[in-house]
Amino acid sequence: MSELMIQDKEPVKVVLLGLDLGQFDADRSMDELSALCEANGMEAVAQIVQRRAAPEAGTLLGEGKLEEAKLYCQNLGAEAAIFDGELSGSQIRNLSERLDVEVLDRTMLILEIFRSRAVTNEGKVQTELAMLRYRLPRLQGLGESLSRQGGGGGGGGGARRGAGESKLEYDRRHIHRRIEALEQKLTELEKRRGENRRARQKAGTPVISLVGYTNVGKSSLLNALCGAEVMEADMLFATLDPTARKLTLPSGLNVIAVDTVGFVSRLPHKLVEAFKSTLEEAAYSDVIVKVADAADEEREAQLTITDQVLAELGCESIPQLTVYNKCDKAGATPFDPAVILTSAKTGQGLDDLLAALDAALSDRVRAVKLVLPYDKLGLAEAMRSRGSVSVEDYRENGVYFEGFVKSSDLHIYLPYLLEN
Ligand SMILES: Nc1nc2c(ncn2[C@@H]2O[C@H](COP(=O)(O)OP(=O)(O)OP(=O)(O)O)[C@@H](O)[C@H]2O)c(=O)[nH]1
Ligand SMILES: [Mg+2]
Repeated sequence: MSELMIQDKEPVKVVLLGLDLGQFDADRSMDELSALCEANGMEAVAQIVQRRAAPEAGTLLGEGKLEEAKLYCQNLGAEAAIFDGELSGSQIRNLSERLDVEVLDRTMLILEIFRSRAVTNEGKVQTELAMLRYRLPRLQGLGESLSRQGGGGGGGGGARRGAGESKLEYDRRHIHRRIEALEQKLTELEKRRGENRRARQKAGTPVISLVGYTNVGKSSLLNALCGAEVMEADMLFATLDPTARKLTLPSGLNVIAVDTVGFVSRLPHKLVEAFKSTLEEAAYSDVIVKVADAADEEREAQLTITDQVLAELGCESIPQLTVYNKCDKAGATPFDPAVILTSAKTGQGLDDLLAALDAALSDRVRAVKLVLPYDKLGLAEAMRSRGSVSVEDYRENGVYFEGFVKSSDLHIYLPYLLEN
């Protein structure tokens, strides 16, 4: 990976390059690119956006803009230029030749953030894999781009190269082998995670998952709801691995709340693919909470992206709630009354969200009051593990329980129910 992306140093100065073909909001995209740089320990010292009807062959940007960009790089001491989009190997080479600095693209930044933030084994393997797969077809351009940095980077370990094998061939072979090893490891890890999930399903505890665009406050909400710590940071992609936490709803029902990795606009499709497994948790949950930033004018557009990804994961039939978080920041904009307004910061609306979760789960679980005869106390254990118990009272004819059971388990308890 690039030497430029080392986190705990002075921020590396970079110049941002954009091409506005009128297909999306280029200004917003550049702001996001700038935030991506910051999250990568880089500082964007200049932005150059060219509006054109069509990209320039080979370099995307026209001659004049490239000249301008080169001057910026030289005068501001930038070590790299970052293009707001995907570049091919030859485009990387052409641009780095013209600008005389290392050239990276938006996807590489996102991948690097993913890689450096991944916590679990699976997250680490997935992110490295996605990065290698992205780099492989661009190796030549990247190699030449890196060598612009005064021969740094590279890191192929020339000594182990076979006779007559070029550095490029060596790197390719090495990456292919690494990819194979990682794929194998990932398969094993996925199998294990599937087993964990099945164990959780068997335990019967309902699962809710928080999904949405990056930085909308999913982790903060989870912290506010569960009162413990999940990493939260004003940085894109603070969460890269689903984090499961226990949450007790006002009804007394225990659920598992799962935090997921945030989406980003124009996330290349194959990236969504690569990180699906972290989002797959959503596909196995009983309720999905879609979180958006109340203060962000793009919130509806972001929710549309969220819906698309959820649809791709086959989540349409799962009950969903929509939450506008950060309502402490928002102006009095009109909104759909079905939307729940929350603030993880002030605590506003958290009760509404909890109540809505209870309501959404009410058809999956049933509140029960029952008396189990002393010879049926084994069922109490099942009730504790598969549902939840809020009141337990030892009486003459058995033990009185109040709590919840899964609707699908209700038949087991029917003979002992006191009321419905
Ligand atoms: N004003 C305000 N800020 C909030 C609120 N909730 C979260 N934030 C801030 O928003 C930033 C992002 O919060 P996170 O909880 O990390 O966001 P996330 O959705 O988990 O982001 P990813 O993990 O990147 O997907 C942090 O700086 C939070 O302090 C809120 O209700 N009000
Ligand atoms: Mg998070």
